[in-house]
Amino acid sequence: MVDVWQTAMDHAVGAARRAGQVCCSGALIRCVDQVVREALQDDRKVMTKSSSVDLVTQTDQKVEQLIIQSVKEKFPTHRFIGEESVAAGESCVLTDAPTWIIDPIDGTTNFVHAFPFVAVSIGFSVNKQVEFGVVFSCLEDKMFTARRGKGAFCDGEPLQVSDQEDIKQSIIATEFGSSRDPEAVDRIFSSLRNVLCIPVHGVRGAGTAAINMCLVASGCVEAYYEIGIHVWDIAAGSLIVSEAGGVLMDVDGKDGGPLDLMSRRIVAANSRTIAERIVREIDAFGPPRDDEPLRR
Ligand SMILES: O=P(O)(O)OC[C@@]1(O)O[C@H](CO)[C@@H](O)[C@@H]1O
Ligand SMILES: [Mg+2]
Ligand SMILES: [Mg+2]
Repeated sequence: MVDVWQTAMDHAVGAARRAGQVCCSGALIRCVDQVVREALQDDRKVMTKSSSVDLVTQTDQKVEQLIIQSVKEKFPTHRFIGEESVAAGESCVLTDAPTWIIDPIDGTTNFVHAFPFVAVSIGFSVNKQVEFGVVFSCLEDKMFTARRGKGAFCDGEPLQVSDQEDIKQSIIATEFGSSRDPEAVDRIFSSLRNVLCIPVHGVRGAGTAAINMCLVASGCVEAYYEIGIHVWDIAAGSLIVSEAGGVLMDVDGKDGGPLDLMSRRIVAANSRTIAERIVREIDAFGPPRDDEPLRR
């Protein structure tokens, strides 16, 4: 059978690597060279989006344009949902058309502070189903890939989630999000307290949803959950987790319900048992959906 999307996936891998080189040369410069750091002051101008802690840089915008232009040249009829294009007013609706879902830098706050976990995330969906996902963790120089039905890989090596079924023997990844509204922070902390006090071995967060999900797929943590993420944070990572043998769900009711890429809520875990336990422990609030027209 003809593998229709393989050319698109090969293009995504190349684009992610090139994009990663653009962000990571910047990030490494920030780590190592104070003089260059000052010289690049303008280029590193940090702007804000939905809140004073939702950061964006010119590199985010430049990298997104770089990826979109290169895809357009090769696949002129395909559509895009890109984080920075949506921030600039483009619509964020997932249709049945072939759609590239792009987070040019997942972990911009890390990038700005030279905290060394930054990823380029490219998901590709057709009929609202993710066909492939590419996450390039550029400072680690690790290329995570998955094709639907064909497994998940890191630099070509197959990935498999952890086989730990006991949440008390587990590490759970999560994040604090970018809202500093005290009520929202209380809800996040109350969920975190419940998870921590199960008790689990530990709670971690890389500062990027895409890398957190690759950590689940690699078996380094048993689960990742977060409320407040966006479709571009999770499109690629969600396929990498499921193709590594993991499960994905929303946070509704007792069993979470099926993952909805636009709902801004996710539990990604090595097993249904651990995922459902997390769903029972967390406060399932619902931020405005990504495809809600009036969310900005
Ligand atoms: O804006 P960015 O950097 O693309 O992404 C936002 C993000 O890094 O923030 C969350 C932390 O709350 C992560 O889970 C998510 O991936
Ligand atoms: Mg992101
Ligand atoms: Mg981003």
